Parts: sequence; structure tokens; C-alpha cells
Amino acid sequence: MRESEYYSYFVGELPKGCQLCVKGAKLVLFTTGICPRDCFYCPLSPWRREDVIYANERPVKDELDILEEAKIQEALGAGVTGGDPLARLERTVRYIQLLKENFGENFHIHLYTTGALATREALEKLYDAGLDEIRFHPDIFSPNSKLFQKEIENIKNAKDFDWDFGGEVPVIPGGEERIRWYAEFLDNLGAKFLNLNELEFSETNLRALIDKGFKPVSDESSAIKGSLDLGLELLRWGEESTSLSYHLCTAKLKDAVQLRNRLKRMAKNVAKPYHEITEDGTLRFGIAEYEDLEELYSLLVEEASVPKEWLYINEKKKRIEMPEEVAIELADAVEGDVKFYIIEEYPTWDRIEVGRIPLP
Ligand SMILES: C[S@@+](CC[C@H](N)C(=O)[O-])C[C@H]1O[C@@H](n2cnc3c(N)ncnc32)[C@H](O)[C@@H]1O
Ligand code: SF4
Repeated sequence: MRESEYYSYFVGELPKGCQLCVKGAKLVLFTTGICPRDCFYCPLSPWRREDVIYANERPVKDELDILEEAKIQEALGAGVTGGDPLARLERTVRYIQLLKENFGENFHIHLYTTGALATREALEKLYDAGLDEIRFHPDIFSPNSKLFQKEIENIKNAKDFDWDFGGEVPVIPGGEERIRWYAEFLDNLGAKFLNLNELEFSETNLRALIDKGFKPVSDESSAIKGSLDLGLELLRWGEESTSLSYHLCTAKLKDAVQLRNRLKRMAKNVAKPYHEITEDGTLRFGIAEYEDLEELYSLLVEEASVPKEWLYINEKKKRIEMPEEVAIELADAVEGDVKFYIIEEYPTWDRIEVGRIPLP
């Protein structure tokens, strides 16, 4: 077992999908929130459990939204996710074709599924559309359920196609026997890898996790205590006992490496002349807030002589955006009720604000 340079651990080689993901080069294509399962650890928010479509954070109204987002990210591939993308099979197949048609054969596409809907016919359609890699997440922690039996039967179909296939499950403390069973099942089937995810809480699943006795690692982390250590133990076991590759993907990898790298790729394509791109891939700039934006704009252009190309009236957020240095200077010079701030935002479609410093 080795530690990667991205705070994760592996045995053998990282699946191609992971290699591109850590670089922030995988578009996250969420083709539906519909899912045949109801895992107690499901991290999806209620509005993501509907039949909604997103390319990263961008809601998809038509196919152009997907292409636009992939271009902004300079994506080299996509991870197709959900819900269960197979719950809307025709749509998922169409999007895989669309990405391959527009970005070429080498645009690497992997897909996550429960396996519940992965009939031979469904897999054939995905394979014919160009899917490169498929990851199964059956309900291994509820082995007596009917759905689980069906998932396991379906997964056996994956070996008949010339793609990379494997498993991906969260490491639930106490679930080691089940994970070992799944690793052996995949190994006997001739699968390539088993990915293990450090268990994380979200607003949605926190209650259920606490009720089962799980606890967060610390106030700063979304990881659950005991999951990482168990994952490491499973990798050591897997290295000895199976010929699969393993990747233990940590909460820290997702937050500190994958997200940061994706933001950096996107920032350079969305930054306006008044934005500074920070080391974390966020956009930093100044803003002025005032009730009459037209009046404020005239004041800045005519009296303070700020070049127009440095100013942007953001009607939606009711503010004027500008370079940080200009806001600092103006905060000193302009009197009255205008409020100046330095802002840090993600370069994502939803432009989440991650920092706000008021200027005196
Ligand atoms: C976010 S899901 C997306 C696809 C699909 N909904 C699923 O669960 O397979 C991708 C992977 O995340 C993992 N996962 C699910 N819930 C998790 C949680 N609370 N913490 C960490 N990983 C989780 C599973 O291993 C799953 O294969
Ligand atoms: S399979 Fe994924 S989307 Fe479906 S309930 Fe489980 S965690 Fe949620």
C-alpha cells in the first residue's frame, strides 16, 4: 500500500477516472437524482433527489449547458453520477455520446451506479455510447434485501464488455466483513479495482449517522471517525488477499485537491479583468454596495475616473464589482452611505461567496 501525493492511499494503480479527477479535470455530470435505493448515509440534499440534471454546479436546461461547462473547466473527461444514472438510461446514454462527439474518443468517461438497473441491455447501450469505466455500489450493507441480490446478479454482466469495471463503496465502520466479501466477489469476477470512500457526513445524513453512533473526526472535517483507519486496514488486507487495485479516497483529497484543482482550471476561463485569481482558484475582487447603482456608477466613472472596463454592474447581487485596489482606494475617498468590501468567490456557476472583508 502506498500514500499518493493527494492525501489518499492506493494499492496497484489508480483507475483512469481517479487520475483525471484528482487533477480537477473531470466534469461531474449528474444525470438524475432518482435512485432505487435509500442508503442511510446518502449525502444528497432533498432537491438533488429529484429528476434534476447538473453539470458541476450548473443546472442543465439543454445539451449546450453541458458543453459550455466542460469547456470552462477544460475537462478531459467526465464522471457520470446521480442518483442512479441508469434510472434515466436514454438521457445518460445520449449525454455520453454528446461528450464523445464533441470532445473526442479520448475524453474519458466513468459512471457510478447501484447496479440495480444494470441489465445486460442497459450495459450494452452504455458501452456502445463509449463509456470507458463503470463503478458499482451495490447495497452490500443490507445483504438480505432483494435489491442487493439483483444488483449482484447484474454486476456479473459487466465482465462481458471491454471496459474497466470495479466497485466503489463508502467505508462504514463495522462494515469490514461486508467490504471484504465484496472485494472477493469482484476479484473472482475479474474486476480491476475497488475504490473505498472515507465516510463523510452532509447536512442531510448527519442525523442518521449520529443515531447509529458515528461521530465526525473534528469540527473542521466532514469525515467520520474510524472510517479512514478501517479503510487502511482493508487496503493492507486487500493487497495480501486479492489481485484488485484499491484506492482509498479521503475527505481531504476531495476538498483540498480535487475541488481546488477544478476551481483553478475554471478560474482562468471565467475571470474578468477586475478579478484576481488566488492560489486556491477563487476569484478576489472589490465591490461597492449602494441603493442607487446607476448613481454610484456615474460617480465612479465621472468623479473618481475609474476606467469603465474595470467596473461591472451586477444587477442580481445589487452591487458594482471592481479591482480590489480600486475598492481600497475608493473606500478611503468616497464619503456617504456607499459600503465597500473585498470579496472572494468560487468561479463556479453558483459563484458561492467564501470570503467578505468590509473596508473601513
Ligand atoms: C456520491 S456517489 C454517486 C453515485 C451513486 N449515488 C452512488 O451512491 O453510487 C459516488 C460514491 O460515493 C460514495 N458515497 C456515498 N455516500 C457517501 C458518504 N456519505 N460518504 C462518502 N462516500 C459516500 C459511494 O461509494 C459511491 O460509490
Ligand atoms: S445509491 Fe447513492 S444516491 Fe442512491 S441512496 Fe445510496 S448514496 Fe444516495
